[in-house]
Amino acid sequence: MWWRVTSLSHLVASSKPFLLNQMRAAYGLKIWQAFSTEIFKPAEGRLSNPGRTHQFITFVLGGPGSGKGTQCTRIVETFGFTHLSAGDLLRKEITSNSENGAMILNTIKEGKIVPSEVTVKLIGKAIKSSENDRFLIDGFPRSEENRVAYERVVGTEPDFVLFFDCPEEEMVKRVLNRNQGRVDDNIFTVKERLKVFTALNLPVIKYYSEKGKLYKIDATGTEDEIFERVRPVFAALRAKN
Ligand SMILES: Nc1ncnc2c1ncn2[C@@H]1O[C@H](COP(=O)(O)OP(=O)(O)O)[C@@H](O)[C@H]1O
Ligand SMILES: O=c1ccn([C@@H]2O[C@H](COP(=O)(O)OP(=O)(O)O)[C@@H](O)[C@H]2O)c(=O)[nH]1
Ligand SMILES: [Mg+2]
Repeated sequence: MWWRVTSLSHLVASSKPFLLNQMRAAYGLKIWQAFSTEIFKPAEGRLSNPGRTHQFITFVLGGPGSGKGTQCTRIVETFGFTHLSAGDLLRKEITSNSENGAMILNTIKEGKIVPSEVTVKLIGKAIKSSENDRFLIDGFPRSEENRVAYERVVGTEPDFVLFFDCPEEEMVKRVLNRNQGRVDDNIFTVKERLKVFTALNLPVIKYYSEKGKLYKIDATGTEDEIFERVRPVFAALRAKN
């Protein structure tokens, strides 16, 4: 499959030859330095609050139940990012009786994707109202249309993209055991969500892989084991900035 990383480096899924060459030269611990030199440059953003020159944006992607939210919590605790879950922002809209609440609820129940303008607006508002300049945007963009809409509004690409790669069987098991009272945590919706993930979200992951921005994490094992795969990525970032 296109997102499988090369045997050279199990760390980065990238098709950028210069990046791979750098990693070849720097194989071992120095991979992190080479990698961070290329991609850990904070982007200028139109959403910046006055006085701020840039924000560091990480998209966190993966199928339903792959552990995005769980690992984001760990990253926040250790590295001081602000966690913006697109799903949580949408669920808040439902409970706050906003004009889009009913539409969002139906879309989530069906396992489909909420129109980009709604989600991008919520994410933009959350970024603007935060004092932080480092964000994990969890569960977005879910489609190429989402991605393009975000870039149009925000004016930048993310600095890098984490992808939690998890077998479908494991994702289904986790979702069905999630026990948070979510309307979409049932076998019918999760099956639909997996189809939507393959059809619409994998192309986004492929896009960032081809841009050399994708960082693939094996999302099997315990939460601790997975976080030990995530930790070096952010440790390298902290060392750099
Ligand atoms: N490594 C893991 N092993 C087993 N269960 C996990 C693991 N990581 C997360 N979970 C559990 O799986 C469910 C889905 O995790 P979550 O972080 O909500 O995933 P996502 O946000 O990708 O849907 C939650 O109940 C969570 O506690
Ligand atoms: O950018 C987004 C994020 C979420 N959703 C909707 O919200 C649901 C739940 O998303 P969430 O990220 O909370 O689910 P998770 O992957 O964490 O299980 C998705 O299936 C979609 O219906 C959406 O439409 N756009
Ligand atoms: Mg989640």
